[in-house]
Amino acid sequence: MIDAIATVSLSGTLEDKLRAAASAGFKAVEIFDTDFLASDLTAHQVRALLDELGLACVLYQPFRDLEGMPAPQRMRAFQRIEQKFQVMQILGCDRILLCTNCSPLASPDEDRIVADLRELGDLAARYGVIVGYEALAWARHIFDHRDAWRIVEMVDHPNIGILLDSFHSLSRGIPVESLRQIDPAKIVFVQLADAPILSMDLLYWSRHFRNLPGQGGFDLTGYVGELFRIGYDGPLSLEIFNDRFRANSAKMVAQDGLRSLTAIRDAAARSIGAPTTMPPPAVISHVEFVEFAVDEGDRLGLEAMLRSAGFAPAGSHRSKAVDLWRGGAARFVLNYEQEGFAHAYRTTHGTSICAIGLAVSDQAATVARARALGISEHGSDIPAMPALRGVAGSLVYILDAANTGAIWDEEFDAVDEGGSAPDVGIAAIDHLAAVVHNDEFLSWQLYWRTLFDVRVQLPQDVIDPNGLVQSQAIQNPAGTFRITLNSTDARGALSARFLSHSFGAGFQHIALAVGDMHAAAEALEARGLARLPVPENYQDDAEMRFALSPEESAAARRLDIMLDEDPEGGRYRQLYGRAFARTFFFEYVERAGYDGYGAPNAPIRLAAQSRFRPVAED
Ligand SMILES: O=C(O)c1ccc(O)c(O)c1
Ligand SMILES: [Mg+2]
Repeated sequence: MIDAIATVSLSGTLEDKLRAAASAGFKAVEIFDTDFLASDLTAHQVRALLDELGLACVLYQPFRDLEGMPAPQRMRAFQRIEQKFQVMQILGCDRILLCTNCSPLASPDEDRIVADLRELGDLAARYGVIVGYEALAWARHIFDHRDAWRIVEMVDHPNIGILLDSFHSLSRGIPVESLRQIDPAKIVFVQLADAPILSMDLLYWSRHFRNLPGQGGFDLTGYVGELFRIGYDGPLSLEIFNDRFRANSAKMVAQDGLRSLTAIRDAAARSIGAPTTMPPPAVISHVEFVEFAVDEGDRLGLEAMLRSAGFAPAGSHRSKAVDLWRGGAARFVLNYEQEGFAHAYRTTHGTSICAIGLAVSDQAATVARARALGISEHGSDIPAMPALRGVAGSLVYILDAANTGAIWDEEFDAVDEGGSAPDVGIAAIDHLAAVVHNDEFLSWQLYWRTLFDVRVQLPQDVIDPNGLVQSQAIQNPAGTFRITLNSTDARGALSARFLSHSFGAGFQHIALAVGDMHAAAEALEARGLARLPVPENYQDDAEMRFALSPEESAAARRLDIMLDEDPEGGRYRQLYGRAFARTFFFEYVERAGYDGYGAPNAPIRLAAQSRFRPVAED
């Protein structure tokens, strides 16, 4: 069982790439031809570095445009590949990738292709090399792994096998069951890449948008499951051409790479009922609480905002400067401590959300899976509530869903200050929206998608008046846990302003579920919540679009309620509060058979929020 990563997946020089792979824990790499050609290290020096780092070079790649070429080009290709074999001998590498021919000069004559590959096999045998023939999705004639396999069978040479790459197979929608036709002993190597589902030229899609298994939309579990089913137990290697990865920290991508391979091996084994080595993806019940690190100077302002938002004090910690506030079923923990984690977080980010508490169905298994995925733990003062590192240094506390009440009873003295303000009817925390750095957008997706049993919705492009924001929703199958991850390149967009204002990524917005939006909005009005105003233009349109009665439309206008509807008639009503100290804000949502997040309304909301942007920032 070898996990490998191609140097093309990582940023930096060849040496940077190899060091990053080794430091993440990889034992094997594919060396990309251009990375070697661009390096000023000799083959002997690269070999010495590989040995020093404990890395094996398990594939040299790619070699292009060899088979079916006219005479002069054919001869040059054979001479050139022989020189590669000599380099590979020094590198200690015995496998090379040959891409199916993309040249306009390539002949479609399969007899010639087969003859060339046989001759190549003889040459490779002299150097002890095995050639893996990889069907590129955009190749001239052989662009389907089924055709590459047919050719390899015809070639029937011990030094010529097939090389599979999930991108080329899945981007063309080739059924994974076709892998069953392949003799696993003839699979030289397997490269894995996921990708977002895009309608795009195959070459451009492949060279710029590939990502790690668990970051895109392909069924990698099905693909690797089929390989395991036919008995393939050779290397799984990440070959990720991605514009962001080229600019990112090589160390982060390599670490995420290892995590993604661990998770995909686990998922694939599970999918075919084979034994696994770690607990299954953790089942989340709900968000039990959100913790705010609060600066003492913000106390009065925050408390006033929380009261207007439907919350009231409900508990006082027995030994710490920590308060519990409740709004219906939603719990907020306000941490004023002058030491410890929340204090450190506040020192960097100011008053902000520093942690969330997740209720899961199997706490011990969740922590064990996190460990297996290399997710670091953070010491927790409360043994019943272990903590994992989350987005940008925030924490994710893991609670036992069957026993969450015990924490509140043991740690807090109850306070009953419900008061006489009308109840907003908050039924749950519906979702949390995090803003993350562009560089880390895929990394945080991987974190949530590998540790937990969650699904993703199609990524959304959200229009902020000052730029485009990419948003990815992640939710559990029951819809009782939902987060969105948001990132942008646009410096003036709200999420970018959040990043610079609060010195880093974090949760920016909490959506609270209510059963009846009109009743909730009336209660919030009575409590004096500062709402985000919704333009009349929007309401004029909504009245027609959703066939609102005059009463409904009047209420939506008066109470700043927005609406969305899905094709099945599911309805979403939403209302936004103004931000606290430009850092976080609340949303109230009513879902009636609706599974989305009101994406069509996001530009209206972002435009309204940008009208409150301080003049100094313009
Ligand atoms: O984009 C390419 O040319 C290319 C090269 C080598 C590969 O293994 C591959 O999958 C694509
Ligand atoms: Mg490939």
